[in-house]
Amino acid sequence: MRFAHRVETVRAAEAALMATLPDGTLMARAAAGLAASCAQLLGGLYGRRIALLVGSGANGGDALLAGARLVRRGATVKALLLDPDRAHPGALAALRLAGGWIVPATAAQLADADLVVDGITGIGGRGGLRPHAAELVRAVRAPVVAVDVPSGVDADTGEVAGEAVRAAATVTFGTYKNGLLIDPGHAYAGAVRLIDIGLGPYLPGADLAAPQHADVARLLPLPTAASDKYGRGVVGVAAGSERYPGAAVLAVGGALCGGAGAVRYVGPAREAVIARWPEALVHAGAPGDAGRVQAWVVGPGLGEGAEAAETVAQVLASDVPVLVDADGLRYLTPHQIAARTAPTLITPHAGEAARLLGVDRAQVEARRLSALRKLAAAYGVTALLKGNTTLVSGTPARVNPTGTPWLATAGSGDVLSGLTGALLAAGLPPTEAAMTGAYLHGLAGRRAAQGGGPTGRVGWTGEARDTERDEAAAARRPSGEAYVPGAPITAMDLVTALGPVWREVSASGL
Ligand SMILES: NC(=O)C1=CN([C@@H]2O[C@H](COP(=O)(O)OP(=O)(O)OC[C@H]3O[C@@H](n4cnc5c(N)ncnc54)[C@H](O)[C@@H]3O)[C@@H](O)[C@H]2O)[C@@H](O)CC1
Ligand SMILES: Nc1ncnc2c1ncn2[C@@H]1O[C@H](COP(=O)(O)OP(=O)(O)O)[C@@H](O)[C@H]1O
Ligand SMILES: [K+]
Repeated sequence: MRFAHRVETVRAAEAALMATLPDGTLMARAAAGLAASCAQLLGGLYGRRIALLVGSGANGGDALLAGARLVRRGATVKALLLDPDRAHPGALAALRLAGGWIVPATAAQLADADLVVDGITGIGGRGGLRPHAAELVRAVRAPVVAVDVPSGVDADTGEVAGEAVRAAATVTFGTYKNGLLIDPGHAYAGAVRLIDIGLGPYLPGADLAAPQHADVARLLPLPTAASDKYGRGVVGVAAGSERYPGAAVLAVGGALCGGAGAVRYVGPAREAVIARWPEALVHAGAPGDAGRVQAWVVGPGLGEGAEAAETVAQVLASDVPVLVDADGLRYLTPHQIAARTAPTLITPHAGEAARLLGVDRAQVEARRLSALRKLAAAYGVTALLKGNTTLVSGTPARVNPTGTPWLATAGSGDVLSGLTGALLAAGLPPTEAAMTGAYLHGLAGRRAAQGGGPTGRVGWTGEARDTERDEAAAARRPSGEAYVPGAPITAMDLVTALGPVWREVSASGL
């Protein structure tokens, strides 16, 4: 797992650690990690030109102190002070002593830089960039390394209110910050590198966690010699309609290729389902009399109307875990859920989440973690909020690091529903099933698209969406090599990719 903490937690841990150390130790550790990362990104320092954007807090201090190290290793470093009277005095003196330049904070000073270090604000930043900083940032042409957090990104929420720095990479200290892992902030951070400054023993449980291969491998339900199809999990799928038969085919496919022992399909798309998946068990009646299942998926392509509402009501009346998606979300009430004895998982995208919360879609997209928590609390469910960084409620909340924007294709969510339903049927608790489903779904997208996305980042910054494996692979690439953009995929490609992805992840846990 990659764990992230809130700013107030980081500050408390930092205070506790600092009380045990000589003054300046933490900033020196942070600056050493930052300087080493800049050197690696540039592939050498001698004769390279580095510009520092320096704000009035300790974030600017980190940049100045790293600058001093970079000068000593042969780089030409100039500092642009946004607030000259308040720049960190000790760090400023260190840069001067090493031979760095203090220059006027004008756009012209950035023209010849090979690398720009963003030390404007870190965890103390409030709101977007102020006008002078925004003007300088707009003039930057070189790759940017953000110190701790890209300036203008809210470290706790990932919200970007106004303009913010778009970094090729972010070097963060002590622990990840929520805003580096959640969109929109995540998209501004580039590849994120964590520098250990000794905060670990002082940090309590995380606020947010991003799973990695090994975490997901531990959760994958592998069959044993004693397994039969019922023991592995039977998924009920109540999906599709005359109008949207394809959603049923995709959800059943996601469940079958996502590890279900068997799938019972209920609904009007029986012919289409059987034509594509002869192994499915189809039922002509209502969900209530379909026979025993270990989990239900209800909603994809269900359509609107009294029949759809009745289907959702019958599924929710069952005593097994239920995943509600898409059209099923129209018929959900907190009252129905309160009467349930088994877990309920909902999987809205931002538009559906906005409707459930009675707010604008833009509000959900700006503050995704807060929307997720409100959904879970208001409906008494586990919530998965889809998007470029899919979130799952729990303690800690989870954020999915895999995926590609190519996943934004019709029917892709139906596959996720079936896949996650299979994991629920196998007995995974809802938070783990949702996190595992999103992780495998994202990897399937990448595999099918044969690339991560149209991001074109450089050097160890590699992919837009990093797992530890991605970062290790990107670090081995020569600096400047752009990331593979990939190609369009269909939802059925995702279904086909689930088997190979499952194999890759489970093998990594052996
Ligand atoms: N907390 C920790 O564990 C450590 C913190 N360190 C560094 O210290 C940083 C936090 O330092 P500070 O608390 O001094 O805070 P920051 O340096 O993040 O920012 C505070 C300053 O920025 C100004 N400011 C706030 N919003 C602004 C905006 N939108 N535009 C322009 N200026 C704005 C404030 O007036 C204040 O002077 C961290 O992000 C990190 O870089 C490291 O040195 C090492 C350890
Ligand atoms: N820009 C994006 N980048 C990465 N993943 C995305 C993006 N947009 C959508 N996705 C993913 O694609 C899937 C789309 O699901 P959904 O919105 O329900 O579509 P549909 O109803 O067409 O199946 C979700 O898993 C979501 O997380
Ligand atoms: K910064």
